[in-house]
Amino acid sequence: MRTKIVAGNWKMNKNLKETEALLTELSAKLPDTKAEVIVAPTFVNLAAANAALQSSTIKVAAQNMHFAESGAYTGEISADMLLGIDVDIVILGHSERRAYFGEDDALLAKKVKTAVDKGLKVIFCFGEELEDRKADKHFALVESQLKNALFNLDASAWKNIILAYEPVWAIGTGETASPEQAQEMHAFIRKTISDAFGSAVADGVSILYGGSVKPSNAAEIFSKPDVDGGLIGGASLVASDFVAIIEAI
Ligand SMILES: O=C[C@H](O)COP(=O)(O)O
Repeated sequence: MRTKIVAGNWKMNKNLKETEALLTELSAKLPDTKAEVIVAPTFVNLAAANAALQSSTIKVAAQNMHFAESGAYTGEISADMLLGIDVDIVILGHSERRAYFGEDDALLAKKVKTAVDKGLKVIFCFGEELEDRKADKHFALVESQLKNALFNLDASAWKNIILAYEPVWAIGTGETASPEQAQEMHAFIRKTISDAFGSAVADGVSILYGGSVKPSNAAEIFSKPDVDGGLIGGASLVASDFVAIIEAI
C-alpha cells in the first residue's frame, strides 16, 4: 500500500507571524487522515514551523537545498543544516527553480543524490510545459527528466523518493490537468520506473499531482489509481482549503 501524501508548498509566502498563525489554524482543523501531511514554509521559518507543530503529525519540508556538503556558496543551505533543525524532507526540481534559477536535470541529479545520501526524503518535481504537450512531446520530456535526475540512484534509494508530477501549464494558472490526463501520465511514470528499477520500486513510490488543485477538484484527481496525493501551492495557504483537500484523499 503506497503512502498517500498531501503536501503544501508555500513558496515565498508567509512571514513568521503568518506562518505560526496558519500552522496553529491548520493543526486545530486537521482531520483524522491516513495521509501524510507536509508543509513547506520558507527556509527562515522552518525551525519555527517545527516548533509550532511539536504536538502535531504534520511534517515540515524545505523548498530547496544545495548539493554541496558545505563551503563558499553564499546564500545557500546544506542538507546538514536542514537535518540540524529536524527537517528531513526537501522539495527539489520545482518548475519555478528550473525556470527562474536555471536548475537543470544535471544539477538536480547532484542535489537528489546528496539529499538521499544524507537521509533526507525528496519530493522531486517535474513536468512538461504547454508547448511540449501541444507538440505531443510530454511523455518523452517527463521520461528524460526522470532519467536524467533519478536513474543514477540505487534501487534502495527510492524509498526516500516521492514524485510530484506538475505540468507547468497548470501551476498557479487555475487550469488543472483533467483527472484522466493526470492518471495517464502517472501510469506512464510508474511504468518508466518499473522498466528501470522493477515493479516493487515502482509500486512503492508515491506519485503526487500538482497544479491548481483546489477543494473543488481534489477528490476527482485523487480518485485515480496512480495518483497518490497532491503537491498544493496556492490552496495550501488557506487552512480551510488545505484541510478540505486533505479530506478529499
Ligand atoms: O508546488 C506546487 C505547485 O507549484 C502547484 O501550485 P498551485 O497549486 O498554486 O497551482
